[in-house]
Amino acid sequence: MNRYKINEVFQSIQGEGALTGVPSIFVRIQGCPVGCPWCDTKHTWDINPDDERSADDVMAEQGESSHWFQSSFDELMALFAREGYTAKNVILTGGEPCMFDLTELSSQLIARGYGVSIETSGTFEVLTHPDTWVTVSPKVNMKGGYDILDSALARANEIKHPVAMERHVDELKALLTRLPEGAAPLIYLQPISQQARATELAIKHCIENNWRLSLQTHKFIGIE
Ligand SMILES: C[S@@+](CC[C@H](N)C(=O)[O-])C[C@H]1O[C@@H](n2cnc3c(N)ncnc32)[C@H](O)[C@@H]1O
Ligand SMILES: Nc1nc2[nH]cc(C(=O)O)c2c(=O)[nH]1
Ligand code: SF4
Ligand SMILES: [Mg+2]
Repeated sequence: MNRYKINEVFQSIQGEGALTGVPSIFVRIQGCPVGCPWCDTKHTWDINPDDERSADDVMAEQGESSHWFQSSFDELMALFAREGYTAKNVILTGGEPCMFDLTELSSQLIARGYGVSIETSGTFEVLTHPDTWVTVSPKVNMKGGYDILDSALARANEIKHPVAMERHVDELKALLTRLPEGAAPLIYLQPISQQARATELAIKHCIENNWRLSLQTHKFIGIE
């Protein structure tokens, strides 16, 4: 039986990308080795054994913390029930959720009637149920190398590229030339940390390239 290391579980509204507005239960997996300098979840990077807590302790915490708890699927379902969650979509994020094989977890969620989405950096192979909505937010200094990123991009339903500089747009264009024939993911630019200049840049390149704009809408309205 798989157990998952989880940083936080909460119910909110998907704030980003193609599924913006969809009520969702977020399951934030602990651990990410990628190290994006502007990452807004740096507290999920390390899996420190000293930071393990009970699920109840983690659920009682307010704000960001590097504490995590272990959970089986059944324990996670019991937690959803205890919390009274009503959303029918589950977003597996992190940290980097694809450090782990998510086939079993996603399949079990789908069997319970949930829609499942994954937020991933494309630095690990995406192992998940075929009906999962996969958002790849490519990280170009990837540790996995191009083979892994190419397979993640080929699986992506949407590519959501974080941008703050022209260079980031050039990197995306180079990546898109690598997509296999027939792959047609939705393409989004997401301004890094809501900076005004990054947003202007994203708008300009979305219009020029017929890409879509993804804003972190939850941050504008002050929800999780
Ligand atoms: C926190 S990451 C976790 C999932 C996975 N590690 C990834 O990078 O896709 C979730 C999403 O937030 C984006 N993100 C993280 N920090 C951001 C920031 N400061 N500004 C804009 N987007 C950010 C990532 O690019 C990704 O699309
Ligand atoms: N509301 C909301 N939407 C999100 N979409 C992706 C998120 C993430 O951190 O992966 C996120 C998040 O943290 N909150
Ligand atoms: S890959 Fe995702 S979680 Fe990891 S550092 Fe980058 S944005 Fe943060
Ligand atoms: Mg977030």
